[in-house]
Amino acid sequence: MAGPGALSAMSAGAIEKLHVIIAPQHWSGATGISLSVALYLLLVCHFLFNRYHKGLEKVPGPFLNSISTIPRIWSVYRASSHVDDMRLHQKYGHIVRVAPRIISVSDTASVEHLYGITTKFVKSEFFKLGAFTDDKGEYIPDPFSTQDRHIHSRLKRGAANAYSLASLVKMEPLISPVTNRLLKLLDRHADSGTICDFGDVLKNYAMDAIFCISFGQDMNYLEKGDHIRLYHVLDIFASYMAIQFGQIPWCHKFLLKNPRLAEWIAGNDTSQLQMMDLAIRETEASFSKPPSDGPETFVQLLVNNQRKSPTSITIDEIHGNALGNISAGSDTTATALRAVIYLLLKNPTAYQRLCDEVRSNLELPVKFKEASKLTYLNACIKEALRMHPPVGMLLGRQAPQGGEVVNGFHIAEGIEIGINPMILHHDTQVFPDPYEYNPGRWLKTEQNEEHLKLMNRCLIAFGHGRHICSGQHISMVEMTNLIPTLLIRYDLKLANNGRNYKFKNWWFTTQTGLEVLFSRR
Ligand code: HEM
Repeated sequence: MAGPGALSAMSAGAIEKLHVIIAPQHWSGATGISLSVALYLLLVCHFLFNRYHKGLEKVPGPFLNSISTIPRIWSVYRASSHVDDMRLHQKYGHIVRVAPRIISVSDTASVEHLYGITTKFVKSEFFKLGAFTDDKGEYIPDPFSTQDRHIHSRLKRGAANAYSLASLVKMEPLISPVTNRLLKLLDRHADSGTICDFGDVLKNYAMDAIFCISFGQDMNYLEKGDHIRLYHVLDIFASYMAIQFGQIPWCHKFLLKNPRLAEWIAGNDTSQLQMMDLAIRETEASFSKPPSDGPETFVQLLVNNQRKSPTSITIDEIHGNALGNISAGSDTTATALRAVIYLLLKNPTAYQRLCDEVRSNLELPVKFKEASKLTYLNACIKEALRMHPPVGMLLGRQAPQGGEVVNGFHIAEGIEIGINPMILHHDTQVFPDPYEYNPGRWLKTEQNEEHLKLMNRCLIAFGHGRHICSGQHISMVEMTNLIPTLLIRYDLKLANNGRNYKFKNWWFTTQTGLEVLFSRR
């Protein structure tokens, strides 16, 4: 067998032969030139194919973006593609070709066209990465990842009552133990005068809360941190979804689709298995449990639906929905909560006005039913979702069979097109002075009724229409409950002389550096 010593034993002639085989300088000059020309021509053909693909050359945009995906990948990789895209929209107008096969739109009329209930556009391939598989590797359909309209409608119908506001208001007591644990933790910071990394705390709070709503029990992230390494998986997933899968989907089969590579990247991670195990156990327990007097969990409601109509939702789909809650509903809610708190603490007048409203109208423990009536609280939540939507890249759709005209341009079948909430939310026609934090813009007056309707239509932090976020009421109940709770119990101040927080935009606009000082009132 040839080992490392074998090379030294090779004859000088054999080495010379090997050298001839691998060394390019031994190619004849003519072969080298032909190869270079062929490569060059191939590249030119590729660029031309991209540029003129399906007649997209008429859609305005930078030349480089129309011939190659590289500028787009670079922009997304730097985690601030919304800034680049905003500049492109300012230069080219409401419709821009941001990559050879990706179109960004920013006009208000396209909201209904692309996302309305009767839209012909379907979700782009991008969402497929969010899919869960069972232990045999079979796809478990869930509303987030499926591109099939019939499956999507059935899944939405099968879980509609569990996601309804009425059910979630009943589930509110399920998150009380989590809120109490959070308050104990914040009391410790208040009593010791230490700075709290509130961004991290909110992430753990949102994780425990969504577990409690879904399963009636949580993993105690607030006290134990990321002990099942779920964040590790979700973080890999977020950047991969935005960069590799989102911009160069064909790479997927060589990357995370390869189970060995996926296993290597995720390390010895058991968080998915632990979550699946919990979902299976809770579903089974819900089948055997008699209905209790306490609030029903999300899984229990779905199990009841299955009992009443076995074809409405399968057991696997119950698991898919419950697991989807964890991945779609923890970081997004935490991001929204961070934005609400940060913007308030940066704007003392708004902070004081909200404190006055909640302190004179509510008492602990806060109930969603009362808190949701407070107009300034609602306005502060909407303004934070407008300025810092937790999803900050295109809500991608695929043009339907035969293509479709959008904003005066024919978009060929299969081309990805979408609106970025971050960009629409900064449209000066809809939101004058869009970079100003102004919760008051959401308050109703006699003069602004029509304009408010337009603003509400263009607030797409939760999406719009057919695929509007299933969990929006879960997040709204959590936010509407927690923010007044904090303001009633504490005075809050940004630490480090009000240092700004930072955020990365890899589809999810996750912030870091929200450091807060709490003092008891
Ligand atoms: C502030 C918090 C949240 C924000 C900003 C948010 C944002 C979004 C957005 C923008 C979409 C639409 C994607 C599209 O149209 O392409 C979406 C869809 C979805 N979200 Fe959320 N989300 C939040 C919380 C949650 C929670 C708590 C859950 C579940 C517990 C959840 C579950 C889902 C699901 C299942 C979908 C897919 C809906 C469909 O396609 O029909 N989200 N979310």
